[in-house]
Amino acid sequence: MTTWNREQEREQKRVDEVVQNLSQATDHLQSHLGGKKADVVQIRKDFWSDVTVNLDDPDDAIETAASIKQQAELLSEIERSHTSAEAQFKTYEKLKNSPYFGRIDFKEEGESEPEKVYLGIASFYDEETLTFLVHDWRAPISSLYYDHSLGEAQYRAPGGVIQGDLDLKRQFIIKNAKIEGMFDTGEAIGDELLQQVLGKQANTQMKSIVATIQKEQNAIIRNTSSDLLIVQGAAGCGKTSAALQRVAYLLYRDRETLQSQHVVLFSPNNMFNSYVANVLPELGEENMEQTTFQAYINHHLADQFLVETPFEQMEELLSGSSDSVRLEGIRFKASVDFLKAIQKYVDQLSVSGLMFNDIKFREKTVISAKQIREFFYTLDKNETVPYRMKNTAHWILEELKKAERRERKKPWVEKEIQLLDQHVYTKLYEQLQKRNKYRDDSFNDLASEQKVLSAYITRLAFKPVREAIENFDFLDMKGIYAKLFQMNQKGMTDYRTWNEVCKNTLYNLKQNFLSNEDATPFLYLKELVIGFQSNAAVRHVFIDEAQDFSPFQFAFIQRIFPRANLTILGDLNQSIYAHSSDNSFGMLESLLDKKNPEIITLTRSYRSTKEIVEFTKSILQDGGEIIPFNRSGEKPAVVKLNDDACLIEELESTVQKWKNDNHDTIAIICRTAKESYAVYEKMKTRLDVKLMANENTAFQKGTIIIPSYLAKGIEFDAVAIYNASAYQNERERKLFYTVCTRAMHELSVFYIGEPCPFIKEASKELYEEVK
Ligand SMILES: Nc1ncnc2c1ncn2[C@@H]1O[C@H](COP(=O)(O)OP(=O)(O)OP(=O)(O)O)[C@@H](O)[C@H]1O
Repeated sequence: MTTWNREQEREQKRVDEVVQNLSQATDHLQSHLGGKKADVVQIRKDFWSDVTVNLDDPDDAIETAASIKQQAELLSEIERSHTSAEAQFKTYEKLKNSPYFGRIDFKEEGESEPEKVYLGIASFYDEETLTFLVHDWRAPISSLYYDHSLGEAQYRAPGGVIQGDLDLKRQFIIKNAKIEGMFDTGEAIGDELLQQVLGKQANTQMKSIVATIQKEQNAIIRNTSSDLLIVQGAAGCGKTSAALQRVAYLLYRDRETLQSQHVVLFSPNNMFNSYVANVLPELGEENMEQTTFQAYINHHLADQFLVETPFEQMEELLSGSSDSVRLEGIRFKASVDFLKAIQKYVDQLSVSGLMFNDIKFREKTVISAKQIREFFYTLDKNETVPYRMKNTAHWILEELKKAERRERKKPWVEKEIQLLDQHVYTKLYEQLQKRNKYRDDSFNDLASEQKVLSAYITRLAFKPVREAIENFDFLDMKGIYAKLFQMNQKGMTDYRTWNEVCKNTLYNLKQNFLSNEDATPFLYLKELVIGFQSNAAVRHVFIDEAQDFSPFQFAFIQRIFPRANLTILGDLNQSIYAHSSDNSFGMLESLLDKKNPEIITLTRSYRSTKEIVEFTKSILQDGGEIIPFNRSGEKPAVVKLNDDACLIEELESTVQKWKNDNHDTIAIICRTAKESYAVYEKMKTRLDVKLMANENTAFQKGTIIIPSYLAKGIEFDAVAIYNASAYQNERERKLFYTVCTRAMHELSVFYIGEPCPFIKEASKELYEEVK
């Protein structure tokens, strides 16, 4: 037996011991959990028998309230402890299968023996020996594993920096409590394990990368010094992965104060949300709040407008039915210039120009727009617009109360009383009786009865009006926004184009259609006028695929979450929307006024084989910075076909071959949803294919047909680009790059006639030409 084999045996023995300890711990937890559950059930059952309810006099009532409070606290304490024991049980169950993935031997300065530290997804403490059998990968000492090669090393502990020597670094692949692979490495994280991990098949759920986090990724994950962390990184360099492990790290580090609901992730679409939803639970953490910017917009505007989604906008732009005016409009409406123009406009509105709607009840004006305007502008101009607007709403509500009282005597109220449902009548009576208004069994006092009923009827009838006022519907927001398009704007130097943009915008508003480019500025303006509905509880906001956010949207998010640190991750080479921030993320530092902003650039790409990365980076005009991870595969194929029928034929045989090669996730990426539908119709009789043309479809295994813009952020074992000839416009270079970079192991690009110019520019050595 070699020394290495003996070492492996020793390590397996340790795994066995740890797993045995874990089994004891889970047995213990299970009985404890059973007991806790029984306690909860019992307390719930006995809740009222264990409290003495006595409301005879005020002292007794206070005592009763205290007794209920005590009982409720006891119950919630037991429930809390049950939930945390349950979470620990689940984590230990995971550790039983694979207790750890790494080991480091670290000799602290001044110590004679190195400490052996085993790293897993969570820590496991042995009460008997009072030692950690497994250290959490997020513990301070664990950073040594990610950051250092053998030799001198140090890590930052709560009490200061600890110096020492790293004597050993070992990686394990453990499955079902058996060591399947074990490597010693001098590198920060050796390539061997990474090779194995990256060579595997893609999944419909993203995986955690804790065993193989790279040093530069670790710097993102553990960054706690900046309130604004910007990560620019090539396709496949692990931005999303780093973001998710960072959430897990923060939840661990600040576990006393930070809960998953204090962390929000903005992602590009719902499909992506479901793709990443498993990473944190896999690491034993609860998922953060996941959302999309569009969901926020819809929540606030979809009642009032038909709101265009970014995908609908994209589809229109790609189909070529939009003109250059729209493109100009999109760019301008997403720009800092327009943001500033809106801020300035609100300053002017503070003095004059706000527009209001008449408040009507039963088609008659109760409070006119003029009255509201006059009231608003009599308020102290030193106060902010939102503050005055809230005062105005308050005043309107008071005026409304008067109008409501006047209304009670009107004939329509009497009519409504006659029609009052018996059931409502009885309910009303019971309520009144409860309030001790009547002592007898009926509304025996006719006048009072009439009073109560008419008050009830008018209150009910005024309810929608009151709600509309609470919603600030008395503001003519459409009119206020429209006025912006009746003025000249700096930043739009071409007046003819600007006039066209104005004309189109006003037309859309009239139709109650809010185009995608108008939605954010419209809402921003509205919130500047009525006050932002901010959420101060959220402490960390992550924005993935941030290149698709406009400066406007960043400014917006900053306002909604005023206390949150921002982690912004994106790749400017994947800016696919017309409004995208394609220049640089640098402007964010001045736009978002945050402490210690930091920009980290990632250049090493892990997703795709070396051959695919070399090819895809040649699509870019400036892709030189991207470094592929050293994993080899076939060169991408660029396949020329005579017509669509041949293309479908060839596509079928390519996909079939990939299936035979056991690729589980195969994507046929089309340029648009329209094209995706057409290809699906042609392919569905030939192959088992699924159409994913809508962001609400869950990501599925097998062969899928998907439009370009929905494929962003996700990855597939093999990718076929359907008809690359269609990507002709220079604007679509980045879109083409984005779709090609979705491939992990295989990439085939099909075209009819002429390939797109970006392929023509690539060196022929980088791909296999098939004619
Ligand atoms: N350190 C790592 N260890 C193992 N796998 C990694 C590592 N970093 C990245 N990967 C893998 O590389 C692939 C790409 O990662 P990810 O999706 O996070 O990249 P990205 O930068 O967000 O990509 P894109 O911008 O193209 O959407 C994933 O399969 C991920 O698991």
